[in-house]
Amino acid sequence: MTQLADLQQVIREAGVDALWVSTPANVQALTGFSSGADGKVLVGPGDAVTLYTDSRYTVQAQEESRVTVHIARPPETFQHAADGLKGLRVGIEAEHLTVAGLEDLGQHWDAELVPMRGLIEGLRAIKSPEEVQAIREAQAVADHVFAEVRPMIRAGVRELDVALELELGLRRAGAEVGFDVIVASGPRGAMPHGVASGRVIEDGDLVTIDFGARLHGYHSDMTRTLAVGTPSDEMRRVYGAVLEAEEAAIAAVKPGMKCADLDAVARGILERHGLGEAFAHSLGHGVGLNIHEAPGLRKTSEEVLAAGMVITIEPGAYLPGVGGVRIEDLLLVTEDGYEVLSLTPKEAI
Ligand SMILES: CSCC[C@H](N)C(=O)N1CCC[C@H]1C(=O)N[C@@H](C)C(=O)O
Repeated sequence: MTQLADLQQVIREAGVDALWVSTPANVQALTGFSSGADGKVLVGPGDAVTLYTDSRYTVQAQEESRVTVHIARPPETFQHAADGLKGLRVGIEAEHLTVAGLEDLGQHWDAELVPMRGLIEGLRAIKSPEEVQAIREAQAVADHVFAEVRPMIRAGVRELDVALELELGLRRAGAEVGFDVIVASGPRGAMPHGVASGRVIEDGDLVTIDFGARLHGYHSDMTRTLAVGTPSDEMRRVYGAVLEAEEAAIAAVKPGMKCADLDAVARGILERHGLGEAFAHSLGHGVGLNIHEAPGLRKTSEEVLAAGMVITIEPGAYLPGVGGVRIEDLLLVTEDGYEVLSLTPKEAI
């Protein structure tokens, strides 16, 4: 949960008098209100914090919100907020507010609208103990479901049916499906986001499975690549290289480590194996209310790891027309290094 006091300090440092929050995960982080459908927050001026939502969510907002709730629909929402904003500088979330949303605010507010990026996202990157617990529980559900479904992953079974069983398992355990389940077998493994298709798994395939639970609003994320029968020597070599990259990157996780440097650890190993071009995405990302959030573990990142961050380490190698491998773990960055939260074993290939 993002501390409002921290945000108020960040707002002051950013040189604005108030902040209009419209990104659903940021609204939830600040207030506890979990409906992504209609929730906006005005933080400031001063200590005032108001959640705006409409009358479909009156009861839910009363139950969930830690801040004052005002039930209204636009344009009344904007008119209500306008009263305290005359002549002030109000930050808006440049990465989320639409052009139409900006026009609406401009019409109703006699205030200077200041586009800002990543203010709340930066605070959200460090998880509270309660948030870590929610993610830990989400990952434990995913580990359990994976173990239940593992025996059915064999030749003759459709990718879709594997995905369906994973989804059912998550639902039965009281979790939601965190994102579209990726089951990419054989040549489809060359697609990093190869969501499950009707393809029937064949003997000799590698099968990449990437899925996560969402529990109490928080996500888990894990990928395993499994062998069905005996894969080709080439794909076994690729698997070994990706595993080496993953293990080296995990071992390098500690507070103070630059995210770009961590990406370079894995990328360097894959380059030495001739797979630099085949590593078609970033090394990992933060996980929380969103499946992808700060920090970004990529070449161009300027972020630095800190204790309390929950991140993925997920190098991969993708060979079009041949197949692919990805191995992903979910980690908590701790004061003295890391803790791996995803406990599903990696099978020998
Ligand atoms: C659609 S959610 C996918 C979750 C998955 N574990 C994941 O984050 N993946 C799969 C392969 C690449 C990676 C990803 O999407 N990374 C993003 C952050 C990137 O831009 O590299």
